[in-house]
Amino acid sequence: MATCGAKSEVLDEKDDPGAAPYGNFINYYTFNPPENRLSLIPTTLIQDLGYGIDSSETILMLDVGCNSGDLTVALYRHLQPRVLSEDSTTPPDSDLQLLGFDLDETLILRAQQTNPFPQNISFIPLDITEDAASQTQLQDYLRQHGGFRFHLSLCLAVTMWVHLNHGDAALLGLLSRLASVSQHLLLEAQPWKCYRSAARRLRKLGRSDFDHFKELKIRGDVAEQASEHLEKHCGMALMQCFGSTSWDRRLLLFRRRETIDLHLSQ
Ligand SMILES: C[S@@+](CC[C@H](N)C(=O)[O-])C[C@H]1O[C@@H](n2cnc3c(N)ncnc32)[C@H](O)[C@@H]1O
Repeated sequence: MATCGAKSEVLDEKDDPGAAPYGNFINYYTFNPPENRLSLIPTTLIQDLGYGIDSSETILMLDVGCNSGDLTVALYRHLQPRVLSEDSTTPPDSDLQLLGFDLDETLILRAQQTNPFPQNISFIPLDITEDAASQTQLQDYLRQHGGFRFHLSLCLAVTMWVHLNHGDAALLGLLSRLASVSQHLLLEAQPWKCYRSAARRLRKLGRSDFDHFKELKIRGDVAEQASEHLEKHCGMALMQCFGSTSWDRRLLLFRRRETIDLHLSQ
């Protein structure tokens, strides 16, 4: 598997985000501004993946655990073929449609209220671990937009929260679910040291450890194990690593292996 260099993570006290059991921090983007990830993602990503060449094609994107939508909207602007300035509310020319969801309804309300492109970006409350509900809602969105899968799904800084709160099976289930609805998947899995910090922050508040923390069998290099699951069990192939954020997190891009690849590897 391709890997990329990692800088060590040193967080000052002022960067301490406080405790939020699902990572549903209300001020997440004040300590992890969108630029941290945007600077690693090429603006031409959609075209590089071979989409948007035929202008009549609708490109569908999914943002899992979008928090208050700041990164979602910034990415939407970032990936437009034509540059959209930060304060632009003019609808873009291209037909890029994006669905962002989060389990925190207050964050989603904020995302909806500040959404500059309601024609193109939708925000809905949804818990990805609720299998039936999430299956139905994602399929409904795809159907409404005439798609079978999302062209590009983003799962950024969410895996640890599903893993800590629901255990190993839920983490693998999340990856399998995303692989099944995505042509391409951009994954940022938190490294193990973040798990320890998250548990420590909750303990400081007098809360008990996350239910599954001590029993997790997937530990250590979580990104590596997530990649292995996607590649061995979900028909995905790692295409590229866009580098590491200053928080020592790799941004990994996967693509669905086409039938022809599957035959060749057998
Ligand atoms: C650390 S924030 C990351 C936000 C955004 N993806 C980013 O990278 O900027 C994690 C988000 O995942 C959401 N989340 C955690 N578990 C979830 C679940 N089971 N279903 C949907 N969202 C979830 C949290 O509410 C939180 O807003």
